[in-house]
Amino acid sequence: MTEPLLSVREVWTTFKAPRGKGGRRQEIQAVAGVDLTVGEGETVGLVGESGSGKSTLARTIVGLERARSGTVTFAGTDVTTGWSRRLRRDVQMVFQDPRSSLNPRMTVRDIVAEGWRAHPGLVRPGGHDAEVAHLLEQVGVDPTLAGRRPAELSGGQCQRVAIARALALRPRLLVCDEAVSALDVSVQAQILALLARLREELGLAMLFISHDLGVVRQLSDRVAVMYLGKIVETGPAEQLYTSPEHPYTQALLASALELDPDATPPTALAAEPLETTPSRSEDRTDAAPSA
Ligand SMILES: Nc1ncnc2c1ncn2[C@@H]1O[C@H](COP(=O)(O)OP(=O)(O)OP(=O)(O)O)[C@@H](O)[C@H]1O
Repeated sequence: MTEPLLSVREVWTTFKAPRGKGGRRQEIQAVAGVDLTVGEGETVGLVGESGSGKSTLARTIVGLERARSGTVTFAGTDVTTGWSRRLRRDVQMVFQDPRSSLNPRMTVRDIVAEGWRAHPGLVRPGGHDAEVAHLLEQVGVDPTLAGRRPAELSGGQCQRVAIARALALRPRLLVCDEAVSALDVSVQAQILALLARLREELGLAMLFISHDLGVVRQLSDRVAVMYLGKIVETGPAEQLYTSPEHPYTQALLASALELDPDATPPTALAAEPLETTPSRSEDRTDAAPSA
């Protein structure tokens, strides 16, 4: 059997809790002995309610938090205590709030190209602007917007720019942490369709984190359910949604349906309406005023 691209084994990540009444400091076990794999080109969804440890696990994988124990292996290399510059480029993150994850003072062009400063070999000499335009087209942003700043774009456009910035480094794995949660529902569908298309075109693997079960189902080959720092169930997406085994998964699915009784989570992705121009519906529903 081939090695998975990403392999997480028995990983624990803990934080010091604030001092309690007796002045004793307890530990928060945010990630408590997690095993997880993501294969080359595979999309693994990670679901769980707020506080279950999803973000901490993602941050531990990419090295933003230090695991107390366990191992993280990427492409056969142990990266638990640090990533080489070369491997680091292979894993990119897309965060929840597209506005705050982009530098408000930078133009779209500079944001997308930022990573090339550390990896100049990724872009042909003199090919910089053409490559930025290509990346913007790839994520459905009109390249004529390259001179704008984040405040002059809609939330959906900002998230597309954040995805273009990640793609500029030609990653093999994209870690999306609540990447569509801050967006209007119609824009969510567009970004999900974009991610699905990019995955097909580029053979990208994804770790797709969300508290929203419907969203995770749309994109994932496999789904892992996290509860109190542990993965309580993992399985192929359809199987997990139609016959969940763990009581927590069952409760999570039941409460999602209770919140929206008419919603059977969609199984097909909405068509991606726009390829190269900013979306009118984004402009209507999600636009920020021009600065
Ligand atoms: N830097 C930190 N210091 C102390 N505790 C933290 C820190 N980061 C996270 N935690 C705690 O770790 C636990 C897991 O948090 P985490 O953010 O990973 O969960 P989550 O499932 O991603 O939830 P959410 O979607 O709300 O962010 C929570 O109890 C949280 O309060």
